[in-house]
This record gives sequence, structure tokens and C-alpha cells, in this order.
Amino acid sequence: MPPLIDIQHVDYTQGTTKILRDVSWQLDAGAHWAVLGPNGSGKTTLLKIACGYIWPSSGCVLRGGEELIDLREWRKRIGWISSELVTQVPKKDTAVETVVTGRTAQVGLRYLPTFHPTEAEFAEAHERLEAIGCAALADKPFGVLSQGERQQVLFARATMAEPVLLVLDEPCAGMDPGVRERFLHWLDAQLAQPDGPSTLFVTHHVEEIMPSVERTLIMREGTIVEQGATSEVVTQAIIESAYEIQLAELRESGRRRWPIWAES
Ligand SMILES: Nc1ncnc2c1ncn2[C@@H]1O[C@H](COP(=O)(O)OP(=O)(O)OP(=O)(O)O)[C@@H](O)[C@H]1O
Repeated sequence: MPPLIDIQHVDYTQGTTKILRDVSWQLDAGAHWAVLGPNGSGKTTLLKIACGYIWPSSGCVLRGGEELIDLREWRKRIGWISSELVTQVPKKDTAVETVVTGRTAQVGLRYLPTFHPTEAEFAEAHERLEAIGCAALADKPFGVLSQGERQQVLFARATMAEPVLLVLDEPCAGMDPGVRERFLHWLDAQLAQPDGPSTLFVTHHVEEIMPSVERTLIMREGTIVEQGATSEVVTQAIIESAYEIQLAELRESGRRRWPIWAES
């Protein structure tokens, strides 16, 4: 089977600035990748090219082995969950109302005058919440949910479109340690399910890479400097070099890797 996304020798330039240089990377169906790299290294740009929101200046992108596909249809099969999306959800919409809007590209049920979900769609939204262990959240307003619960609801919303790819863009930003750990263990269980969508997990914190995220790529200055099995890519030497930092240790515990900072 051809890769879900096959990026070949892609450059991306804006004005005189080269933002991506000779990037090649393949995402197989069902694979889960962590995407690491310092601020401004080109992660978001790479993801936008992969998802078909922007076009490369040179090189090519195949999706399912084909170059020319209907990108509007393709984009409907991608769930992009970011902190920006969290801020767009009206606080008064309930969790289930938020999930049902997964049938559209927008959030905010009361602001979508032409979208009138059927009873069957509401029933499905309830099922989606139940399937991920969040049935109890259904009638709670989005505004009262914790940061972790909001991510869970947006995950359920993304599944309404039966996505082939989920992009989780720094999902743990703003979470306290307890919320973050509960959310990450919940997410790990979701990703470990067979036949789920491929996932791209963007983070700045290597300890957030859960065991189910078996592959990692690292960007730096517009290129992919490392890609492959998480166990081989997320090493002390590679992390120190990618972020220009010094660690006392990158300790493995609970099949995750925890940076221990060196004394300065
Ligand atoms: N439309 C644009 N015009 C000019 N420069 C751009 C444009 N889009 C991105 N850049 C620049 O390209 C570089 C890569 O940006 P990008 O958002 O892809 O980085 P990132 O790795 O996602 O960063 P962060 O971790 O801070 O989110 C940055 O220096 C950014 O300022």
C-alpha cells in the first residue's frame, strides 16, 4: 500500500526566505509520529504542506500514491486539533453540541444557521463521546471543562468526520501536570487501538511522547534532521543537538524519556 502522505524533496519559500529545504518524509496509514523541533524550525509549515493547506515551491507531495487528488475532499478527512480551535468553541455550547459540529468544518453550533444536526447525528455524537470514555461530559458546557477534557471533546469531534489523519498540535499546552498525565495516558490508549487514523503529535516536550507514538521526526532550520523509530531518534545526543541544550541525562521511565537538566 502506498504511504498516506509521501513528501519528496519539498522546498517552501516565502519572498526571499526559505522556510523548508529539501524535505522528504513518508507517513504510512495508521502510523503515529511525534514532531519535534525548536520554535520557528518549520514544523507547522511542514504539516500545512502535508495536509494540503499550502503548496510547496518545489518538490512533490503524493497522497495515497497520487499527486493530483481533490484536496477539498482530502482536507475533510483531516482533524486538526490546536489551541486556536479550543478558543473558537463557544463556551456555552455543550460537549455533545461541539462534537456534532465535527460534521462541518466549523465549530459553534448556534452560529451555524444552515447546519441542523439530525437526531441520528446527535446519537452518533453521544456514541463518539462514549467510545472514548467521555460520556459523562456530554451535557457540560465547553467553557467549564478542564483543558484535558476540552482536548478529549475535540478528539471526539474530529472522529465524527472519520478522519484518516489527526493532527494534535501541542495538545498539552496549558495543562497542569495532573491533567496532562491523565490526558496523555488516555490519548495513549486511544492511539493504541487498531485501525485508527494516523496521528501527528506536535510537542516541545519529549516526555509527552507516549509509547504508542512509535516514530519521531525532528526539524531544525527548515529541514528534517532526524526521523525514524522514537527509541532511536529521541536520544540525549540528538535532543541536545537539536535544541542546543545540555542535559545531565535523558532518563527512560514508563517507556517514556524524561530530560534531567544539567546544573548550569
Ligand atoms: N507566510 C510566511 N511568511 C514569512 N515567513 C514565514 C511564513 N510562515 C512561516 N514563516 C517563518 O518560517 C519559519 C517556520 O515557521 P513555522 O511556523 O513552520 O515554525 P514552527 O516550527 O511551527 O514554530 P513554533 O514551534 O514556534 O510553532 C519561522 O521563522 C516563521 O517566521
